Amino acid sequence: MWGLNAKKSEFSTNNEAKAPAVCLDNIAKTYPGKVGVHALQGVSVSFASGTFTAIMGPSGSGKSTLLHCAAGLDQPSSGQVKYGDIDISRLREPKLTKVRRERVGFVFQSFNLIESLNVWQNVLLPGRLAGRRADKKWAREVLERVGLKGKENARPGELSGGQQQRVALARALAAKPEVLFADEPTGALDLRTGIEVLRLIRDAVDKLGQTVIMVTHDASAAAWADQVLFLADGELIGMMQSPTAQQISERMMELNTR
Ligand SMILES: Nc1ncnc2c1ncn2[C@@H]1O[C@H](COP(=O)(O)OP(=O)(O)OP(=O)(O)O)[C@@H](O)[C@H]1O
Repeated sequence: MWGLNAKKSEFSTNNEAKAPAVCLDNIAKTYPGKVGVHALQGVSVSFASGTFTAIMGPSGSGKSTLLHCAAGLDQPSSGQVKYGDIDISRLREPKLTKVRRERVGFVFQSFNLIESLNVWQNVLLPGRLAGRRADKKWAREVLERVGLKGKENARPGELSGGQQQRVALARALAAKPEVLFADEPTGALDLRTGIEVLRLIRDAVDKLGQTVIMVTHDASAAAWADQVLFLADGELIGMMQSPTAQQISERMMELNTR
């Protein structure tokens, strides 16, 4: 069953057939300073393997912080982040990097492409770093589907922002990570390319069984997900399963006027 557990802010995207790929248990994140910022508090959620989850919420509600903590790029101040049996919030380098390389892909707003490598080399890099044999056929298909066929030899600096974002997505998907974290992956794209990118993410979930966790401000992008989680003031305050863009927009309007 999908749904909200009894404890406040404790959500599960599990159904009976699917084990969790990522579990956050009572995560809090406080940024130090004169007045400490409580970016996340009491967040418990598990993301079922082979599902697509969108995370939405007003600006400053903690979406990126949640994504960074879940991806092992930032450490929560308290609480656990588990990938299967591994508690990554307790791992130190180089073990943490190893787990990330083997299991996780990222598409962030800053694309982090390597300028000295061309598009093709950038796309194959994560698999190489993880010591996996490249599936070049899949990498070619991914590049074609994000509309970058013919750009394999270009350097990132020769591409537009939207094209660079698509290289970052192709790079993440080509490595077939178990879990893909995406922060606004369609933010810089025109409508048509954005839809193709979402279709590709959907296929990665439905055909390859990947787990995708995506932060977005766009209700129509979120409507491609299996479920949408809503954050406000650092707390998870709701979940919708298979909502329409209209339903998501209405919920966001409520949150923005809280
Ligand atoms: N490195 C940091 N140092 C101090 N405060 C931070 C830091 N990063 C984020 N914050 C604060 O934590 C809170 C949550 O930020 P976060 O970026 O996670 O929100 P968000 O929902 O992703 O916002 P947006 O939609 O605007 O990108 C905000 O109040 C933000 O100012």
